[in-house]
Amino acid sequence: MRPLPSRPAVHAVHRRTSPAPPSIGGLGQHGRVTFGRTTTPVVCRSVASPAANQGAKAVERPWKLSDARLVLEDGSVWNAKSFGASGTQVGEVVFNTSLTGYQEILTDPSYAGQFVLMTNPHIGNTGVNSGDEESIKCFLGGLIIRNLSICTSNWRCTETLDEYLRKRNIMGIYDVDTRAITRRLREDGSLIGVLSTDQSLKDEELLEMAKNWKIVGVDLISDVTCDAPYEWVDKTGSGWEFNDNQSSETFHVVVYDFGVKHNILRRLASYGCKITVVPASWPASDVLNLKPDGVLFSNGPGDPAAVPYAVKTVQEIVGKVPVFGICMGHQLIGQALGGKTFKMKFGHHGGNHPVRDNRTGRVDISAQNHNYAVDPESLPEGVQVTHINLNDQSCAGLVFPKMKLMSLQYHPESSPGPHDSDLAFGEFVELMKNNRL
Ligand SMILES: NC(=O)CC[C@H](N)C(=O)O
Repeated sequence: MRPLPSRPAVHAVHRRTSPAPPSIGGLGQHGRVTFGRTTTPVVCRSVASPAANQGAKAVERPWKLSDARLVLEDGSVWNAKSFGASGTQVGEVVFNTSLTGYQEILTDPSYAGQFVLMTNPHIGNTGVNSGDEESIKCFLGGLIIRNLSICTSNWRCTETLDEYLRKRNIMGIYDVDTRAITRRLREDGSLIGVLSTDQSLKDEELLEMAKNWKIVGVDLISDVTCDAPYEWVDKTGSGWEFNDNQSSETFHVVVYDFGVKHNILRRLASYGCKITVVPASWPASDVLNLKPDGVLFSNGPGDPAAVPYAVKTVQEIVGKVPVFGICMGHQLIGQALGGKTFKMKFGHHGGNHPVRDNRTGRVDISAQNHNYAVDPESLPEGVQVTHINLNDQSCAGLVFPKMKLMSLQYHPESSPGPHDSDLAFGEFVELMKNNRL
């Protein structure tokens, strides 16, 4: 790996030691293969065809050559350059359309088992900082980007993205045609892939790994949840707070940690809640014994149908105290009510999804990250679909007044993303307040 120069802590411009690769538009190092079903030249090859870089190693070049491959389960091989950790890693490739917030995305536990491909072609320019972490570590499989910024410049920056990923043992690749991969995922749906910097592994071996790996039906929550209950007190920092309409009353909220993002906890704390976080497998009876004002079921990775223990817990709590489900929490509530969840073609990942609140007609631009959704037709009578994703009309939110229940398929805490839906935390506080009366 490239050694990096030592650098001051902030206001720093970090330069990587290798000169900038001729990245944008530089297709010269890639094979150009025309696939049967499209006439567009794509910058990848199929497993059977030789690597475009073969023989190039003998020539001294002032820029880094492709040293990594992404092999997708459809047999396509994408040459790329590595950053962060090296090795071999398997995961499901999803694309994220957020323009900013790569650090929050990297630390969102809901990406466990997935490679995040950023459609924004320029990543890394603000580096990383200690304040933008959404969990204690990166759980995702790896990061796929078009162009890695050659320098970082931001007053909060403490580290480059390359250093950060390397320390956390997360693989990254750049100089790969992210637009072509995104188009493929949009056409064919999410694909399993293998990232590798290991030249001793043949394309065929990586393809086998991709084909033999499964994410559907796997419990990923148990890998990301906390080990023991804890109290959370941090609010949104005063410099970042944007909403002063918060409750003067205090409500005790128990949060089920299915992979909770810290900004959910910060927003609840800012709304005046006292917060106890419990592990995913914590018994419902112990939670109810705490006599909380409300329970929040958090976001989390993977297939909601693969965690029946969590569905059972939700069933035991719903109807007894006000509840709020976010993303995975929303899907588990859907299942707990007897509804069905299904896997979407390529999911929703980004900070620019329009969502309409059917009760008011208000449209929010929302942050989203999910591959599964609740089938509204499968829900029992009395459950109302409150929110619709306007891109594909899928179910984005529910209420069940009889059960004092509300849930959203997207992320009112954003981080990253627009703050439009922050009001949902206020709605949850109202639900708890009305339950006290
Ligand atoms: N952000 C989340 O909670 C993701 C929910 C679920 N894992 C999905 O992909 O649909």
